[in-house]
Amino acid sequence: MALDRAASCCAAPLAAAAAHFSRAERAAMDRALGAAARGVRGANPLVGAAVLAPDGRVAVGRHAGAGTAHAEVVALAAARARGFDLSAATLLVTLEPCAHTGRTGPCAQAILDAGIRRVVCAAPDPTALAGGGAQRLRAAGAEVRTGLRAQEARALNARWFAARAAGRPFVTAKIAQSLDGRVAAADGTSRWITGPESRAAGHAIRARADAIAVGTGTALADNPRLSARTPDGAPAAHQPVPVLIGHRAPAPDSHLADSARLLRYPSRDLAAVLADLDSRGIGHLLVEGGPRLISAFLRAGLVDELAVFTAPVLLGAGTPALADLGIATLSGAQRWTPDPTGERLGAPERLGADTLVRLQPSPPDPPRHNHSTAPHHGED
Ligand SMILES: NC(=O)C1=CN([C@@H]2O[C@H](COP(=O)(O)OP(=O)(O)OC[C@H]3O[C@@H](n4cnc5c(N)ncnc54)[C@H](OP(=O)(O)O)[C@@H]3O)[C@@H](O)[C@H]2O)C=CC1
Ligand SMILES: Nc1c(N[C@@H]2O[C@H](COP(=O)(O)O)[C@@H](O)[C@H]2O)[nH]c(=O)[nH]c1=O
Repeated sequence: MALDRAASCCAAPLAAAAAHFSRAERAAMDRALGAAARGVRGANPLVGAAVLAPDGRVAVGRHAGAGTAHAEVVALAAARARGFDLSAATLLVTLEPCAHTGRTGPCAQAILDAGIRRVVCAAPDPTALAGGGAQRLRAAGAEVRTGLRAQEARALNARWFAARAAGRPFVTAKIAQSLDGRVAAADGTSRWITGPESRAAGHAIRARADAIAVGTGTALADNPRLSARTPDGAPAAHQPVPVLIGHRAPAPDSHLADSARLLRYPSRDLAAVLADLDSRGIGHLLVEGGPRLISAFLRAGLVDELAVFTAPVLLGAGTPALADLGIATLSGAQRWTPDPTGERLGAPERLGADTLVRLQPSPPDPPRHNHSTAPHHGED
């Protein structure tokens, strides 16, 4: 329903507004997209904004993660700090400004309050909660054009949009493996395969996730705390909700059994688990393992981001990082591609002796056409 509403609100202006973007507006939107790409994935989409002054100067901002100021607000503050005349400026944003009050206020109102009269947004916001910003701006008399770099903006958040449309959290799966793809040695020992820098990066993901899930196999083997901690062991400011999935009960007196916040799902129905987490306001779920639970998520196409930490450690035997994915032949392989976002724009990260690769599902192959008659959805 939400998608229909947003699509109908923005589809017509998209077509009507085609080809009415100046070179300076295109360049400013590219800078907004570049800023968005350097954000962090999670409960919120990646969003960037740029304020284009009449003299051609550009002030850029991006959303730095859940709970922080939205991109428009950051860009407006940067423009104010540089003395831009906002009443004569154009705001370009990669996603339709929100119209709701969440952890921060509605951006559509912040834009109006700043005196901005002209807005260009790349992609509509398909979420029921946040959508409607373009309408609100127009109703207040602002000029709103949409569709500039729409494809790029949609591609940037394709998995996030898909998760929202399905009514489930954005799912990150984390694997900490040896060079030969094992997550535990033959005797079950697994602490630690990866080094301290990797583990600190893993805790940074925990600290921005709303919830962190393991299967009962991991709970029983590892007695994990599932807390987010700084490198010196202190608790991080934000703690994810621990989640346990599977029929078996955690051991009495284990960390998870003792946790008052534990959400326990004696189930293997991952879609139902995710729907319930969504209903509890969990926007970003980190699945830490183990292999059977992550593999079930992968088989169901429910992983939006894979964070794979690989240590230069050989085990030769032990627990493989993944269980059966139901793939019988190479043509059925799941293909993943580096996520070209974040501070390193998709480059692998060296963490001490380890390597971190962040991946997203490869988009399906485009349908083959005999003639190039596919309609062009670009802005010009
Ligand atoms: N290095 C690393 O990154 C990590 C390593 N590990 C290691 O992995 C090992 C444990 O792995 P593993 O045994 O695979 O444990 P898992 O944590 O994957 O738990 C498996 C259990 O998950 C439950 N489950 C819930 N939903 C599903 C589903 N849809 N499909 C299948 N199972 C589901 C089942 O529980 P039930 O039978 O109760 O219904 C199943 O037995 C340990 O040695 C641990 O140290 C674990 C995490 C991370
Ligand atoms: N072995 C292994 C990891 N294992 C993960 O960490 C969990 C323990 O969490 P906690 O009790 O909160 O410290 C464990 O159950 C498993 O999910 N993580 C890594 O970054 N590197 C590693 O080598």
